[in-house]
Order: sequence, then structure tokens, then C-alpha cells
Amino acid sequence: MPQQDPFDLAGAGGQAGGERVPHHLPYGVFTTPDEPGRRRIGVRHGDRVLDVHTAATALGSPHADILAHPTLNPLMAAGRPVWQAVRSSVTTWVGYPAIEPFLHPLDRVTLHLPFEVADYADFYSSEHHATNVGRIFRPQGAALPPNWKHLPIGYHGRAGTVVVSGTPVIRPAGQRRAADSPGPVFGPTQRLDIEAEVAFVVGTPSRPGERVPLADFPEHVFGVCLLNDWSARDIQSWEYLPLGPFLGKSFATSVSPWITPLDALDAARVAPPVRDPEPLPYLDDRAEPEPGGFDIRLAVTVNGHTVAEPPFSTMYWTAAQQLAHLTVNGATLRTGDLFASGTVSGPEPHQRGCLLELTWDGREPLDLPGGKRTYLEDGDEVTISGWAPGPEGTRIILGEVTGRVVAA
Ligand SMILES: O=C(O)/C=C/C(=O)CC(=O)CC(=O)O
Ligand SMILES: [Ca+2]
Ligand SMILES: [Mg+2]
Repeated sequence: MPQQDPFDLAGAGGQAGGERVPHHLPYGVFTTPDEPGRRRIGVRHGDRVLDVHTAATALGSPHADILAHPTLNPLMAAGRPVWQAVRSSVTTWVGYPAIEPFLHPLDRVTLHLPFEVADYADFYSSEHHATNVGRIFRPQGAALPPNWKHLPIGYHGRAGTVVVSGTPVIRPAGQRRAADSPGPVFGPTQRLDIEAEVAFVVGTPSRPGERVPLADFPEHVFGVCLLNDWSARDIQSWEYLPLGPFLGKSFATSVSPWITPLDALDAARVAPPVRDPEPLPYLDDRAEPEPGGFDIRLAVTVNGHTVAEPPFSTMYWTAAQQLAHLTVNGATLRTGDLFASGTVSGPEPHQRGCLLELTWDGREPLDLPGGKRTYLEDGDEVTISGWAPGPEGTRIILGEVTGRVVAA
């Protein structure tokens, strides 16, 4: 009996010859209790993880070498034709009885950061989020800055503090200044927040001076994961002018352990919102063959209680536009570059992807069963999950990203 893949919920379609055709097949890196020092590439299939290098070797695959590594980077660097060939092979292998010995129960493995992060950039591409944050942080000025509808605003983050889901997040300390206080004080943040985001992982690098046009997005982007851009709002609001977020966001950024291949999200593509004014030609995606948006529905829980359901389809700037912008000055891409969408917030109050917006900077606490919540307390656990439509009425369940706050 083929395993039911919880990433592809049982539903209409997805059947061939009476057996499910696996579709999602996300990549991760795992160890087993017997060999805790040996990190291996795994593909999730149902409630099991396929050791793909061992399977590839046993089956005489020409791709065995590229899978014999403790990270996904060599596979990611190999480029789209190889990604497609490996994905197509794995799709076949998971139906072979011969691979039984190479499948490990998911609850027996430890998952690790699946790739070595090269550079990390974070965008600010939800109009609803940017408008709300503008109103909260800069009540005197216009909600959106004058450049916002002309380019996807972003900042470069700290690649070395990107951690895998499940890693505890230590409450950061820093400078903060209350509005009515003459100077700053130092101490643990009192306004620790989350940001629910979707992130894109670069596989194929680019050369100096080369721009990545919108159409080349699938040639460079290996896959997609969920991301929590933990943010200390008091540190951030005191430090961020004029150069943007710095220590308020650099202490930890969590990613899901499973990387969904970009091709697995074909059925989730949707048209982005209409852009007005029209962007400059390198960002104008109206003539692109594939719509640039993705219909990914996020959910954020705090201590198991759902606090938000942000819709990724409402993002103003798409990931392809973000990548085109990131490289338009000739900056190179490296294998392992990670770029995140920015906080995903929809138009409705329960669709806001951070506590800053959900509680209007603490002025409107959330009523949770465990008590009222403004910002995060020590011991709180936050989980971001998401799903997207798959082929023929199925669902793709993305790997979730979770983290618990520990005292400073
Ligand atoms: O408007 C600001 O000053 C800052 C907003 C952010 O928190 C930056 C950020 O991480 C962007 C995002 O996630 O959308
Ligand atoms: Ca962010
Ligand atoms: Mg961060």
C-alpha cells in the first residue's frame, strides 16, 4: 500500500492506476538516532522520509553524487534540468517496493537546516502590512513611502542567524526608547513579535552584471519555504532611521525544514493584484506567460490558538519581481540565497501577519484562552503553517515553521 502523503491531503484526483501519484515531495535534511552525525538529504513521502542518496545509489541513478551531501546546496546549484530529472526519478521511486529499506518514519528522524544560507534579504511587499505599519510607526506621515509602488522595498538581513523550525528563540536585548522618555534604556525586548512570511530559495547562481528577468525566475529559484522573521519592535523603532532594520530583526529568523520544489506549486499560481501606477519595464509582468502570484493560505498560531490567516495571493509585488529587482543593479545571486516576501497581511483584521498589526502595537490585546496577549511572553510557542492548491483538487501542505520563546 502506498503511504498517504499528508502533504497532499486525500481528495479528488491525484490517482493513477488506482495508486496515488505523489506530487509534493519536498526536500529536507535529516539524521537518524543510530547515526546522529550523518546528515542526509531526505524527500518527505507521507509520514516517512526517503533517504534519496542511498536509494539513488541502490537504483543506479546518475544523480547519486549530487545527493550525497549534508545540505541541499549541490543539488540546488545543479540547475533546473537536474532538479526536474531528480524530481521525476523520485516520483517513480516512491512507488517501488525496493525502496522500503530507505524509508525512515518521520517521527524517528531529526530535521536540520536543509541548506547553507548564502545571503538573506527580506522584502516589504504586502500593501496591507506596509500601510498598517506606516500608520503605527509614522502616524504623522503618509502610510506608504513615495517609492513603495515603484519598487519592492527590502533590506539585507543576517544569513548566519537563519535557523530551522523548532530552534528555541532567545528573547533579544537591546536599546529602546519610550516616546515620552529623554533617552534610551537597555534590556530584554518588551515587544517581541513574529512576521509570517513565504520565502524563496535560490539554486542557480548569476554572474556579475547579469540581471534576472521576470521570465527566468523558475531557472533560478529551487523552492519555497515558510519563514518567521522574529522582530523586536521596541529595538526596531528606535534604531531603524535612516538605514532600516538592524538588531531588531537579526537575532533569529526561522524557516520550515521542508523545501517545496517550485514546480510543485504550478497549480497554485494566481494573478497578483493590479498595479497602479504601472511599474518600470523590468518589473512589468503583465505580458508574462505565468501569473506571478501564489495562492498560499497561511495560518499563525500562538500556543495552539489561531490568531491570523494571512492570504499570500494578496501580495502586491511577486517573488519574480523581487528577484528581478534584487539583481537589476548587477548584484550576483549565489546558491543558497534566501529572499522572503515580507510580512503577509490581507485586507481583513484576522489576516494580519504580525502582532504589531493584530494588536495595533499592543493597544488592542488578543483574547486567547490562556489570557490576553499583546506581544510574546517567554514560553510562548508560535507556529506558521500553510497550504496551496495542488493538481486536480489536491492540497499541498507546506512544512510548518515553529519556535518557542525562551527568556533572555
Ligand atoms: O515600516 C517599517 O519601518 C518597517 C517594517 C518592517 O517591519 C520591515 C520588515 O521586516 C518588512 C516586512 O516583513 O514586510
Ligand atoms: Ca519581515
Ligand atoms: Mg529576522
